[in-house]
Amino acid sequence: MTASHHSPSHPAADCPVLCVTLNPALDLSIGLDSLTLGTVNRARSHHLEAAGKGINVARVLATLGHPVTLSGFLGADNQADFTVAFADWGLVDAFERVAGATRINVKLGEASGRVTDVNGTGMRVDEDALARLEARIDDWIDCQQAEGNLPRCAVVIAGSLPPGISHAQLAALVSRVRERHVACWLDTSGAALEAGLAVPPTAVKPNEQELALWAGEPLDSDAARERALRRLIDHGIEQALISAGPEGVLWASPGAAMLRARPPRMQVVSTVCAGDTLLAAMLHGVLCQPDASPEDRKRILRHATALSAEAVTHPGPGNPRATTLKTLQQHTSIETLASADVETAGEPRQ
Ligand SMILES: O=P(O)(O)OC[C@H]1O[C@](O)(CO)[C@@H](O)[C@@H]1O
Repeated sequence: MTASHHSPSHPAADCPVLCVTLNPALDLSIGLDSLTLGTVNRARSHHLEAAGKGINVARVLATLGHPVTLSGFLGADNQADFTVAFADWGLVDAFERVAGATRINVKLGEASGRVTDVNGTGMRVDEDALARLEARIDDWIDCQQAEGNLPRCAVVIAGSLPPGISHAQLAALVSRVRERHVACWLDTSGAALEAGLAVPPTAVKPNEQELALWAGEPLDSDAARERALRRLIDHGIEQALISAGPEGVLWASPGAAMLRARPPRMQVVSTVCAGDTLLAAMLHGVLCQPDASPEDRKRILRHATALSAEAVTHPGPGNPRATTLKTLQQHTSIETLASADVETAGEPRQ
């Protein structure tokens, strides 16, 4: 194998990303021995951090070396909790400010690794704020075009919709990006995902439950999952991912073999940011290696799956600089589904 097989065609520094979080949150992570409903529970630890799907994705991408801009809607009343973190994480803040305080999402994590999420609704966003956000997205794309960064850049739209933003308006944001021939990676759920999928976006990463609604059948077997992925590809999606927790990740793209990655068994501390980490690392791989060979594709998926496994060992998104990442990659197996060709890096075949 030549060295060029390993080196990405574009350094991450040349692949800027705009991460749009329409409904960000402060994540209040509370550690408990175990949670008992209807009684007074005593916390072992607590931690408050700027979060929301697009922000978590942005943190991982920035650590991987991408220039990252954030946008979406941020409450003016508690913005300092976010702006201090953005500066620390090296993220450019292009959030639209709206009246009120950004929601707090509570994550109750038990010693067993089980997490109970209580997510807030979010601030109401009006038409004017949406129009200002659209202008910010247009400006970012204009700037990438002027700097010659197309098509090596992408827009991520991730998370739930705040009150006041409809599914149709989300779909219009996806179209707006696609009309400019910029990649749009969409990560949302329920009716918003269905509306966004109709456009279609460039890439999606639903879990099995989220995609089941669109697929119209439960995705509880490999055959059903593969059918759903093929339908996404036929529908015009270029990167279709299904994340199935410890069962691993499935990845399909037009004209490429469908792959499945299985992470090693992990001691889980918090699964909260595993999906955001997976999306970020996959986007990193695809942006930096647009002409990936079959072997490159396996490496991209292995890295993203291992990083998302790393993410479950602590609260917050995965750390691309973690010293454990190399071993996690060695213990992540990659299977080519079409030809049932199973291969595990670093471990002899049985
Ligand atoms: O926008 P949603 O769907 O409520 O999800 C927000 C939650 O998802 C996460 O980004 C994890 O994926 C949390 O940080 C956040 O609390």
